[in-house]
Amino acid sequence: MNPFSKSRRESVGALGEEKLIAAIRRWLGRTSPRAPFGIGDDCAVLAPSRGPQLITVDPVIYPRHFNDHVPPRAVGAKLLRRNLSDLAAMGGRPTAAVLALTLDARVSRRWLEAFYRGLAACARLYRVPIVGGDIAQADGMVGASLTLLGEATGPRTLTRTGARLGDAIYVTGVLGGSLRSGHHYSFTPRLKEGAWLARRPEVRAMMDLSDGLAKDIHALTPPRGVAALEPATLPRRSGANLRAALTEGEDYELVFAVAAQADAAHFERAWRHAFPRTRLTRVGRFVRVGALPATAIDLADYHGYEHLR
Ligand SMILES: Nc1ncnc2c1ncn2[C@@H]1O[C@H](COP(=O)(O)OP(=O)(O)OP(=O)(O)O)[C@@H](O)[C@H]1O
Ligand SMILES: Cc1ncc(C[n+]2csc(CCOP(=O)(O)O)c2C)c(N)n1
Ligand SMILES: [Mg+2]
Repeated sequence: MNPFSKSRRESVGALGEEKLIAAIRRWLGRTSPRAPFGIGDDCAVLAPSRGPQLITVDPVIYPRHFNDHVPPRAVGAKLLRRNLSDLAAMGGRPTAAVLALTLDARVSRRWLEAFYRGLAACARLYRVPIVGGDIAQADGMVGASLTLLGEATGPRTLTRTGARLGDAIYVTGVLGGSLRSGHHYSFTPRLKEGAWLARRPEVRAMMDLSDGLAKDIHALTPPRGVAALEPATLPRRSGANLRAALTEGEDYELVFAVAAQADAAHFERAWRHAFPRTRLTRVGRFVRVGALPATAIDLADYHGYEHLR
């Protein structure tokens, strides 16, 4: 569905900011607590947290992250899922979210209602209260940015730093073909898997894959190291070739390093027991710069997704 309305009556401009906020409260229903704990005051008031908090922000912008082929309900769900994927990458769980809308006055009310109903359904599923937001007008824009707050699920928050030379590289799920298959809006963020991995001492570092493994893996690579990815092992979505799996992005899978000394067979058995339906693949290891095996992928030949280029 196209987010712009042909009829002025059906546009958000005919409603105005105040009535739109009242409508948004209705659309969100129980996912929005009462003020001052939810929508309605200058800030939302949150309960003190038990431990360290996590915070992340990501938008969906037309036509960068969705187009007319993506149902508006799915756009709302994608916005929350993208942020949940970042929380999953550190072994966290969500606690609250705020959402900033940037809209052209010609945006369709029907489109926006479906967007919010999709977001609300996803927020109920993952128990994320939507505690506030903002509306600003910008000609030609249809965008929403969600800030997600969370907390660690256990004693450890996994970061991108900590992998060492020799460590094995694992990915969850399959890669590539996200846009073509609709995975980019229908995926399930790996929250359970991320929480489980953060409790495993042999897992040294982790991140989620949004811009393509070829680009994102650099953030996990230890100093003086390089990722030796074995092309035959890469788990590809059906129809995706090696380049697609490495560069297309929006996989929203987890990539992580397992200590070289760890018992890999034991770790993989424990994974299969915990997540019998989530594919786990060892795709290579970190080696010293200059020691890349002849069979490994030369990452200089592949580029992931980069904004502003
Ligand atoms: N405009 C900005 N201002 C401040 N920090 C930023 C900005 N953009 C990105 N960062 C920070 O840079 C780091 C890397 O950001 P990046 O967006 O690449 O993360 P990512 O998880 O790979 O992306 P995404 O979740 O959007 O796919 C993060 O710590 C992020 O908070
Ligand atoms: C209509 C349309 N065109 C292209 C794409 C592909 N795409 C958009 S953003 C992105 C990288 C991650 O974004 P970010 O870095 O903002 O997290 C990718 C792979 C899409 N989903 N929809
Ligand atoms: Mg991320």
